Amino acid sequence: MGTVVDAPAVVTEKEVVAENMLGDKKVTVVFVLGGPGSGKGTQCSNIVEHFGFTHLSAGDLLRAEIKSGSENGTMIENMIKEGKIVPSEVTIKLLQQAMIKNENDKFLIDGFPRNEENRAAFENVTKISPAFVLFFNCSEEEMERRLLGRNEGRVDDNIETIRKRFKVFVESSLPVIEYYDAKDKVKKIDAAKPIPEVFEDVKAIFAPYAKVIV
Ligand SMILES: Nc1ncnc2c1ncn2[C@@H]1O[C@H](COP(=O)(O)OP(=O)(O)O)[C@@H](O)[C@H]1O
Ligand SMILES: Nc1ccn([C@@H]2O[C@H](COP(=O)(O)OP(=O)(O)O)[C@@H](O)[C@H]2O)c(=O)n1
Ligand SMILES: [Mg+2]
Repeated sequence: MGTVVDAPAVVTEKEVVAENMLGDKKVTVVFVLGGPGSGKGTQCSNIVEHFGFTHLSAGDLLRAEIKSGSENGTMIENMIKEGKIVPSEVTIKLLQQAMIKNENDKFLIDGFPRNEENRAAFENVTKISPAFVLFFNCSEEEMERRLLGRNEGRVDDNIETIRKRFKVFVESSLPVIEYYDAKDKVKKIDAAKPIPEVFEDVKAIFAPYAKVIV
């Protein structure tokens, strides 16, 4: 009888996926969450200007995908009209492509993850965890007023779809915020205040990421 020798534990390079690596760059990701109309897009523009992040809005990427005539276009359009959340493989692919294409290593991911499926799939596929989660807290009454006045010609900014989006936010998106809160990763902002005042609070959070001016 021959001797049984344990096979050496071989770990191939493929099996080692380092955290927060995107190809050969290490990325910083901040998730920007909050109800529809809480001011995510508005504040992201300010953060880009002052702190050198790249803004990736999941909703904007999905709307661009519809416009591009992609095979998923009709499905995405129907989901958006109904205020439903598009399957994560579609959204994650768009986010990943956008991050790879961009030379920056600091990203604001706005409006994602919007449900547990989004969150778990992003973690599994990309191995990226957020540095923190910025949460814009605002009453439905105020968000409704803002959405009805947004005037961007969006198919989902009508009262019927807005009500559906609020329901999805409470049922599916708030649990994601609670998940990160339990990990002490949520930075909650009072988003009901005027835009400049909200940005003062945002600035305090992003101060460690200030661009170094030489
Ligand atoms: N703090 C604020 N006070 C009043 N109106 C705001 C505020 N922040 C954003 N808005 C307006 O509300 C609407 C929704 O803002 P937006 O940034 O698109 O929100 P979100 O991306 O969270 O849906 C826009 O018309 C925007 O100009
Ligand atoms: N992670 C995401 C983000 C948006 N969406 C869809 O896109 C719609 C608009 O998202 P958005 O982030 O642009 O909306 P706002 O919160 O900015 O008003 C959502 O209501 C969903 O139908 C999605 O399916 N999955
Ligand atoms: Mg938005």
